[in-house]
Amino acid sequence: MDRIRIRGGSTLNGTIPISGAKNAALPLMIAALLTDDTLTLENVPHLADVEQLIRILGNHGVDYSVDGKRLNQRASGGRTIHFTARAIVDTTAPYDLVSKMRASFWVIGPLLARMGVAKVSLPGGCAIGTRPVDLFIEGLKALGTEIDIENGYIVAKAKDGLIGNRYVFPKVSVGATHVMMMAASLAKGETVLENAAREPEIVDLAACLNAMGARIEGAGSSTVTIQGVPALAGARHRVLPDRIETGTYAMAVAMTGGDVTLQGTDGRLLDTALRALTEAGAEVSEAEGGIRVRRAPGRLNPVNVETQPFPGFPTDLQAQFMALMTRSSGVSQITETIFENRFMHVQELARLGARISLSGQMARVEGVEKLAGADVMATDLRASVSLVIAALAAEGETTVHRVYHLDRGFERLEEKLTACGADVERISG
Ligand SMILES: CC(=O)N[C@H]1[C@@H](OP(=O)(O)OP(=O)(O)OC[C@H]2O[C@@H](n3ccc(=O)[nH]c3=O)[C@H](O)[C@@H]2O)O[C@H](CO)[C@@H](O)[C@@H]1O
Ligand SMILES: C=C(OP(=O)(O)O)C(=O)O
Repeated sequence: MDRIRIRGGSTLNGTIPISGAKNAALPLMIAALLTDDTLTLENVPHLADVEQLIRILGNHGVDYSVDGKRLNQRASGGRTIHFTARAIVDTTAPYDLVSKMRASFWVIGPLLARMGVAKVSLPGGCAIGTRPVDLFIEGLKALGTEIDIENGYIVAKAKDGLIGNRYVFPKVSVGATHVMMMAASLAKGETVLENAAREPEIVDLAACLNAMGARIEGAGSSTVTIQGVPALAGARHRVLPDRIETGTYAMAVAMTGGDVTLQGTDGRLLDTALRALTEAGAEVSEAEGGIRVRRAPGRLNPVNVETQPFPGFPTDLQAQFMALMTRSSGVSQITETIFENRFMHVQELARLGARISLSGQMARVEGVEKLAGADVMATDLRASVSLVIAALAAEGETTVHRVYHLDRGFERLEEKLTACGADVERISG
């Protein structure tokens, strides 16, 4: 199993290219199931989750090519991939594929919309909470689907096709909003989704679906209206920049001090997080084609944050911000409101010398003078990168174990950090 070894103490200086967003690429790839034509996606990141989804889509009959080549080569970021689902050969998404990644469950929407039937294993994904699928079930039922749960599978049938309806999400869900938009695009009549998620990845999916011939309005607001169409066509779409990767590297610079330009991203995708960073003492400014983050060495200001659906502070940056606050000059409070078990990084940060106490969904982080290197274990995707951020500022050497979590969502992390002066190396095996 690969590990990452980090010798802390260097500042970060230079340029980091930001990849296409994992959380946009995954639903966009799934949208390829909605048409027998080719969907071409540009700026697709090279990540374990993307490769896994390619396998899952292949099981349903989706063929792909990467700029004319197959995928089994070490490709760098920004790939263009063509996906074609000429025919759906299997409407079952089996346990062994779906259990590895939460987003793969989302194939339920397109399979049902195109084929009138889908059998999808209950999903897996990061162990950050119970992560039920009740909103998907209720939402798809509202579109006329019959749903049974059999032996760990959701069996969904809409024999006469999906029928548009009004559905009010009782809770904001990114995944359920993606699925309902995809399903409703091929339903008969109008669907109105209320209390929809407003994340930039929702807007990106809606733009791609519209380019394929869908009629979606309001994506990015809490009311999304979809006029169903009989069929969708192919399209070409560029995956939006990864706002979580952007925020992660911005926090790494704030942690170590230095001056880094994050290239190919857009600060408007993560306003709230960048505001928190500025409050903490980093200087964030627009740069040609990206953003620039600077910080003079020294302690950070303590800042309280609470995770919220977009446009609030993203839960996917909570662990990284906590790592940053371990070096503040006071006490900060970090409240997690989205997932009930997303504090697995706390005990690992403690191995590096962090002082954090938990009370329910709130972490109290008392900044310390110094962190010291240690062996630590990645427990989930964003938790693992929070350990990297802490290790960059720790004295001595840190080894992060189980970095397969990291590979799900960070493309060429060692390379990007090393290019800016960090001492980071991957140890294979
Ligand atoms: C691949 C991807 O894009 N993953 C992101 C997506 O996950 P994901 O789409 O799984 O997250 P959701 O927005 O659905 O989850 C938000 C909350 O709603 C709950 N819920 C969700 C569905 C449901 O049927 N019932 C229910 O109770 C969840 O348990 C959670 O407490 O949004 C999360 C919240 O921004 C991010 O942390 C993930 O990185
Ligand atoms: C939690 C995440 O991913 P997933 O929803 O795929 O588990 C994430 O991207 O931080």
